[in-house]
Amino acid sequence: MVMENLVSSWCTTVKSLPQNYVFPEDARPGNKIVPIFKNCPIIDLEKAVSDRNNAIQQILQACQDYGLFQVINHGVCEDLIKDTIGIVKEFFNMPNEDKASLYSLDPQKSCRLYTSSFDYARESIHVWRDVLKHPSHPLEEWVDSWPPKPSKYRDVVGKYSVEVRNLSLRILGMICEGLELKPRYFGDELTGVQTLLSNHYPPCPDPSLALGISKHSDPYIITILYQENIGGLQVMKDGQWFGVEPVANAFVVNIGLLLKVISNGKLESAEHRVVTNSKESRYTIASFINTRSDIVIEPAKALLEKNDCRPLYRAFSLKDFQQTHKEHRGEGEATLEVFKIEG
Ligand SMILES: O=C(O)CCC(=O)C(=O)O
Ligand SMILES: [Fe+2]
Repeated sequence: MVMENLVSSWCTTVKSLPQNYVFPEDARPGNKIVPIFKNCPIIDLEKAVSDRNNAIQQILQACQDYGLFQVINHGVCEDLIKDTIGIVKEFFNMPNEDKASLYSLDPQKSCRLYTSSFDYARESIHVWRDVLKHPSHPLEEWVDSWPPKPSKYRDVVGKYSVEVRNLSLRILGMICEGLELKPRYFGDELTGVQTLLSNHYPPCPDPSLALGISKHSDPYIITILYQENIGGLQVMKDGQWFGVEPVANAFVVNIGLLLKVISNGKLESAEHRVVTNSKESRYTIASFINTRSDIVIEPAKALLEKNDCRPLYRAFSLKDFQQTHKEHRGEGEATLEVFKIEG
């Protein structure tokens, strides 16, 4: 049965890393010690209530310097986060027969359980993770396609998706103000699609040779990631990898490639990857905010006018972007290069 491809189905039966999980030398983590990302901005959103301008400046600076930051006191209920990560763990740990109906190799299937990256059949090296992915907005439209088990999945994950959506829109509202765009610039066209992606990285026999996810930038607007208390996420800065330390009850916020384009390159999109560990399973929940599929993406005109600058990227459709991104195997900068205007 193909479901046996799931890393969690067979990883406890192997002592060494299978050859098709071994990354080439220039892409594997190796035994190098990766320093902690000590400068990772941690933004207290409670303080944004009394001093909004200061918080906006912090967010904007973090987006310009790194394309990644963490938020604390963000208003998403702690118990809800705990319940959600708990239910995600429960899901991945259910017997295979309870998950079989969701398993699919078809990237077009809206709610699916799969392993490695989106196209297992065509990739030469697999990454060490299992994934559950489904749309999560508008909730009523999608909730019936979500896993029926564990029995509380739809209820808990539904509440979580709504709260995380509100948080994303709040952060985007602050970015919007910081960029001096019109209020609610990030309206339904730019934020109408939301996807929830839960990752399970089982203990790996050789973390120096494998990756949980290879180097990429998220090809969306913004990502809100919960990584609980086990590290593994690394971010690239000035050609070096840094570990993004888990902070209790924090979310990691990533600027996506599309927001980099809309901001005409003012905001960075962080390149990141995930390394594995040999001791314990790591579970994370990523919420991606994406544009509607029918729109044209381009540097915000108001931003160009205000700053009297020329656009760095030409306008493109989401479909074109996704195709190009696939052709460049998820390499963010290479993808954006295609849409750059020579100048
Ligand atoms: O699991 C993580 O720490 C990061 C996940 C991620 O980068 C992604 O799903 O795009
Ligand atoms: Fe990512």
